Amino acid sequence: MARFRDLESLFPITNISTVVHLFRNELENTPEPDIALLSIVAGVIENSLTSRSSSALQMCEPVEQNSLPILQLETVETLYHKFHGIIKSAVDSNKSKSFATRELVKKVSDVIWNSLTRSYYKDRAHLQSLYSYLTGSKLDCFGVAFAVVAGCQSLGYNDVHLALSEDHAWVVFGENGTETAEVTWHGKGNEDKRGQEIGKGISARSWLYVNNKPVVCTRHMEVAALVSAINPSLNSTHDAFEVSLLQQELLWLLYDLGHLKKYPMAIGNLGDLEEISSKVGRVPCKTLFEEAIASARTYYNNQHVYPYTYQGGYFYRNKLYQEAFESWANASDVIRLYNYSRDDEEIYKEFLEIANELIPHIMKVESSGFSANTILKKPECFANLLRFYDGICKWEEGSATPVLHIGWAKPLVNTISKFDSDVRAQLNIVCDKLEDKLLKNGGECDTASSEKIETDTTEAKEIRNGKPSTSKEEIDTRTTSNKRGGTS
Ligand SMILES: CC1(C)CN=C(N2CCN(c3ncnc4sc(CCF)cc34)CC2)S1
Repeated sequence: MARFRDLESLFPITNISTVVHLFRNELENTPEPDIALLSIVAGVIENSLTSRSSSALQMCEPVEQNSLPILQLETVETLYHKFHGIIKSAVDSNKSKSFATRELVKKVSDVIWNSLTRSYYKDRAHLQSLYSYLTGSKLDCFGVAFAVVAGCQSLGYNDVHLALSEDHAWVVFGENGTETAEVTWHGKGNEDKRGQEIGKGISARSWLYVNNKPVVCTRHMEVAALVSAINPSLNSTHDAFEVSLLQQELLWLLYDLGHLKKYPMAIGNLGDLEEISSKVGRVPCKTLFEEAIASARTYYNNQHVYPYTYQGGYFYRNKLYQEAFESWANASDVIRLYNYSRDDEEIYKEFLEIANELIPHIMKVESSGFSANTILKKPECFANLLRFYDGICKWEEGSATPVLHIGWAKPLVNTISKFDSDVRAQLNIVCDKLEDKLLKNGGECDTASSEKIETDTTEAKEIRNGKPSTSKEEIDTRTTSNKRGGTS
């Protein structure tokens, strides 16, 4: 294949900068990047550096002086032709239509699906790339969706693209790119919905489908997705340094080419890598977390939670607890708009960890008496704590599945009691029922409840704890800057 002839000059690959060069060449000098090729290259390198198995090492003989084991062109070529062969043989070759059909997409999904190992631990690391599929017949949930898109590209259907929520992946296709189809499974013990359209039922209101605001990838953003999915972990405590360095370099390449603009999670991933080991001359990780939030607010109507939990995690790790409370309250302002469903376990675990592990840890540290500028005396922090919990309560309201249980209450009571009573007394809680109701029901509101809410709101009952406070500290839990998920 001609493609490989012009790649010959780059091989054998022995260092990270040559891999970056190969990716740059695919991203800038081809009609469209070949995502199967790039997934195989990234997969071979990742697996040779993170697995102890000799087979992966046979793929590339390690040499002392280089940071990467040698990667031969024929290794990549063999795997590439194997993938092409699997797809081609299973789908009748004559590509009659210029756009994919649901049947075609389902057929490619079936080919991948039916060629996977019968049963394996689906959440294992390093199951996301075509290398894993071609050498181990194993893929994780994301990997199946990615392989379907790569399969369609290899058949010449350039309208099939990857659509990503914060915890699921599917495809869009057709003349206007507006057809959608499930192509992989989600979660444990759920019947897969492959072939079906996305989120028509109540699942449409679940966080899993981000209120129909998924990241719809271009070919270049699919490269960003495969790079984001690179997993440097060697084991539960260590990362393979060269793999995370390669991932960081490739994410900066994609960032500079503008392919992360509409991909908040990829910007967040880059922020995490920069926090660990920052590159000279690059924006600080704090800025990247802010850019991820700005991207979600600009392109996805602020319906994504993770940009705020990326930022909150950063503040927490760096002991910036007041800022962390603000980020987590902003994350909660997003989740309040959804109905909790059984498919939302991942984000449930995220909020549970913040409420029952991270915040209690902050309380312990702050009430140990050694913090000079303790947040326990800051009404803003107390207000953001309440906004955080209020969002979770709102999330539960109107959902078929409950969110909160007694396990949440103990840490909450414990946390609230740590704030000084005079701090708590300074809070001015303004009820904002109508907006919530409208936002949650996509703008509709049945007349009865809107009348009811109308009266409540017009009376604008201001609940002041105890005496009306006139202190300058009096703050409104809905300060204009962070109404509905703004950042401070
Ligand atoms: C703040 C956090 C807990 C840190 N890492 C997080 N993630 C790690 C990276 N993640 C991702 N990063 C890039 N792209 C994607 S697409 C997708 C849904 C399955 F296809 C997940 C995901 C998921 C979220 S969120």
